Formats: sequence, C-alpha cells, structure tokens
Amino acid sequence: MEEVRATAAWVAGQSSHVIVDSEGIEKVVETIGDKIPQIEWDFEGIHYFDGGPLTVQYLLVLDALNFCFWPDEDLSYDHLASGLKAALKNDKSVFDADRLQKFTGPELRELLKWPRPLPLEGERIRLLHEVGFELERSFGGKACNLVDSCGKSAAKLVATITSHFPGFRDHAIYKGRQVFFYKRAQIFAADLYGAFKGQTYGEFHDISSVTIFADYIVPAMLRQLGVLKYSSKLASIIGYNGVIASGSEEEVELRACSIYAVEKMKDLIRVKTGKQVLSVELDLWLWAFGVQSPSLQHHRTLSIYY
Ligand SMILES: Nc1nc2c(c(CN[C@H]3C=C[C@H](O)[C@@H]3O)cn2[C@@H]2O[C@H](COP(=O)(O)O)[C@@H](O)[C@H]2O)c(=O)[nH]1
Repeated sequence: MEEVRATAAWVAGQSSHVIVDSEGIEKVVETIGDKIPQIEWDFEGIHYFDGGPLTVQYLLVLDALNFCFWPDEDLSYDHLASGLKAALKNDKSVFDADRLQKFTGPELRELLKWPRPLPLEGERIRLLHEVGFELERSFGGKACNLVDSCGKSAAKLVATITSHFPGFRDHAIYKGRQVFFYKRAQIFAADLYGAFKGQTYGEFHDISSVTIFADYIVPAMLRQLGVLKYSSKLASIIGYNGVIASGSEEEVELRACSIYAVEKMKDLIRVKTGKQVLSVELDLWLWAFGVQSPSLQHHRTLSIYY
C-alpha cells in the first residue's frame, strides 16, 4: 500500500480543486484525540458471517460489486450486502466459482430483489464472471485459498488481488503519473479483519499499512469536518449534483486528498497522544457517520472502483 500512500501525497502536493486544511485536521484531532469512536464492523446487521470459508467467498463477491450505487437513488450498499447474505443463506453454493461465471443481469437483480436494472449492471456481471473465472483458474475456486496464500499480510493480499483480478486495479493517471487507490482490494482486507475480528482469515500482521478507502462518502465527511476545502467550481458541481468524470483532475484530487488527509490525521494523533490508530478505524468512523447523514452531499462519478 506504500504506492497508494506515496501517490496520494504527491497528488495532494499539486492539488488545485481540493485543499487539505491542516488547521481543520488540528481541530478534529484536538476534539477526538486518540478516542476514535469505535464502530462495530457489522453495525448495521447486514452481513453474512459463519466464521468459515464461505464468509470469505461472500466478502470477495461483495467487494467485487461494492461500487457506484448513487445513480439509483433508492439503492445503497446495504441492499447489496443484505441481498447477498439472504441469497447465501438460502443456497450455500450460490457463489461457487462455476456459478459466478454464469450469472446474468436479471439473475443478479433477482438475487438482490431489485425491481429494475442495477447501475452499471453489465459491468457488475462482467466482474462477477472475472472473479469466478480467476478463482477457479488459480485458487481452486475458493477465496479462502487466495487469502491463505498471502501469509497473513494485507499488503500481499492487495497485491495478489490486483494482480489476478483486473477489475480491482483502481488507479488513475494524474498530470502524467500513475496514482493508486485500490479501494475495493483494500476494503476486502479490512472486511476480513472486521468480520473475523483480526483472527483466522482476518489476521494481518500489517493491517496498519492499509489506507482509507477512497469512495464518495469519506471525502464528503472530511469536507463537513473542515478537513477538505473545495474550489468554488468543484463546490458548485457537487452542489447541483453534476457528474464528475472518472479520471478527471477533480476526481483524482478528491480521492487522493482524502487518503493524504487521513494519513496526516494519524501522524498528528501519534505526535499528540503517542498512539498509533489505524486507517481502518478512522475510515469506519467517517464512513459510518457519513452514510447515516442523509444531508451529506457527495461527488458523483460513474466508476467501477468505488
Ligand atoms: N470508505 C468506505 N467506503 C465504503 C465502505 C463500505 C462498507 N464497508 C463495510 C465495513 C463495515 C461495515 O459493516 C460496512 O459494511 C462501502 N463503502 C462505499 O460507500 C459508498 C456507499 O454508497 P451508498 O450506499 O450509496 O451510500 C459506496 O461507494 C461503497 O463502495 C467502508 O467501510 N468505507
């Protein structure tokens, strides 16, 4: 994840549409110190969990599809998680690698009990097929074998996922240079860590190397906290719910500055309190408050990455 951290810092250093406000960071750190509100991983009670390999399979499928819900204003991440959970409870083989490769759009809709086409449904199906195919080809069809092959390293897990599954290669070119986010690959590691409470499939000796997951909720929360400031042009686009192109400078800056700002927040907490907090904890806190705040205005980008 070093490349995520390093390239986010590089973007933040040149950024013009989004500014990381160090006074804003200081204020947040003064208020919370090292007492990050501890959020239970499945605080919404929406996830499948049986303590074993099937949970790992569920989480990989979940994170293969964990992006871009906003074009349907009634759809959210909760529908995806609880729909996949119900499907798995009903049929333990529903996410077997051979079946993942055969899903169709109407079948996925049916599984999620969603009455109309999902946003980017064709991409969602393509990505499910990709996961099924590569799991079968390289990991005996099982996501738990993939996790086992990573020797309890989150960094190795992210590297393995992104090298085997092109759909997880979340990156952009900014001012001619490749920058990395790896949102869904990192969130898979964090979901394992959260679901298995840092044990068995969720044990990672390097969980502190994970950064926050640059989606559309976290930047909006950081802005609300006064940590991010937007140019008047960007503020206006977000204000009228305009779409920001994937790979545009604005989009890359929103995501990279969010990662960089939280890294700075962690540094300051360490200096002030001597404690090392995890990005995973800060992310869950920011995200959980963000998704429960209906008035939060977020940027809109059509993307398969978040
Ligand atoms: N930064 C970050 N972003 C996250 C998640 C999660 C879910 N994490 C699980 C971890 C513990 C909990 O139990 C959660 O279940 C989803 N997202 C993103 O948010 C967006 C939700 O859009 P809407 O549904 O339209 O509000 C969408 O881009 C989605 O990809 C996270 O944790 N951090």
